[in-house]
Amino acid sequence: DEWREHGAAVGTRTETDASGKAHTKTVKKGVKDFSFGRTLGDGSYSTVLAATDRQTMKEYAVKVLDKRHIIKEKKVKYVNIERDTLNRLTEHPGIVRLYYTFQDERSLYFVLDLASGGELLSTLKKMGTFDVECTRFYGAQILDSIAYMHSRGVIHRDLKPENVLLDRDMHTKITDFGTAKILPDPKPQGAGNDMVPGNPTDGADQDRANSFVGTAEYVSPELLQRANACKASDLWAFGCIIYQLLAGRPPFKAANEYLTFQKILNLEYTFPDGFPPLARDLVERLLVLDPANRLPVEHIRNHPFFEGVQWGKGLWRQSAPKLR
Ligand SMILES: O=C(O)C[C@H](Cc1nc2cc(Cl)cc(Cl)c2[nH]1)c1ccc(Cl)cc1
Repeated sequence: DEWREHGAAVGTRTETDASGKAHTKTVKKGVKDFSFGRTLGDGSYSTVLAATDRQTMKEYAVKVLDKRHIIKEKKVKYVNIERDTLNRLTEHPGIVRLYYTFQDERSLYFVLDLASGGELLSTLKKMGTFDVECTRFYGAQILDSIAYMHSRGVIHRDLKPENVLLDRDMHTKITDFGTAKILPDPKPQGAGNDMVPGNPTDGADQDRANSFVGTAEYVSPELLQRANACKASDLWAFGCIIYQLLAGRPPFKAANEYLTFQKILNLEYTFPDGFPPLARDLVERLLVLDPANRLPVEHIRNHPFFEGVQWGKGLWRQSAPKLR
């Protein structure tokens, strides 16, 4: 009988004392409840290990962060943002699910979905490029997850093929919410491009919102011009991802970050010969400098490139197309 409370699922255990009286204790999962296996990945602030829950034998990915390092590098805020964001995004198949968080004297632990298919980027590198059918399927799943995130007032701010994982059925799971932005309530309606209002009190937060930019190749022009992230910033990155799946490389890539930023601000990119025309039209409506003029989610869903896609539950039940 487990229940979820603030993202930390707690269990209860009943013990009987010497006189045979039963005592029910509420226990939080801890390191001892898991047997750790191979390292799945190493980040600058975390290591992700495969782990099995000793009681249920279920497999998870456990992200372990060193407390001292987190504090020294002033990343405490990011860790708590990641936990709070993941606790908000619990009802969607396209988002990595957070089951438990706990800590011991040295580390912090996120117990997450195990996405055994690895990163979408690795699969793309193996294939070179995706065909239209695969791009449509993976693009639709990523868009569906972005729509859900935005409906829950979360902007990811660092969407890229490395942050799209694949599960055992080759379905997508978006991860890495440490740099996400949670929009202030009231719960935002629909897929508007509301800019993130910065009020004077959250100066530090405001500053953080400005100081953070995502990964060079996917960062939107507004973020480079020190505006705030907005939902449309994720749709810019989505446009870059669609382009990259079909072309095998991102639209804006130069010898260094500064030159990449210049290309973005000058909208300096071209389509390779043979780039599918419907996909080209969609990308051209997303890679727009003014975030207010970018295609919003609902219009992307209805774009001809996604003609025939079954949105909603069907999208997540169907089997992934064969990568060829
Ligand atoms: O148990 C919870 O959910 C709340 C704690 C909050 C929390 N305790 C912390 C201690 C340190 Cl040293 C650093 C951070 Cl970022 C800390 N965040 C926590 C524990 C683990 C993780 Cl991964 C996130 C937050």
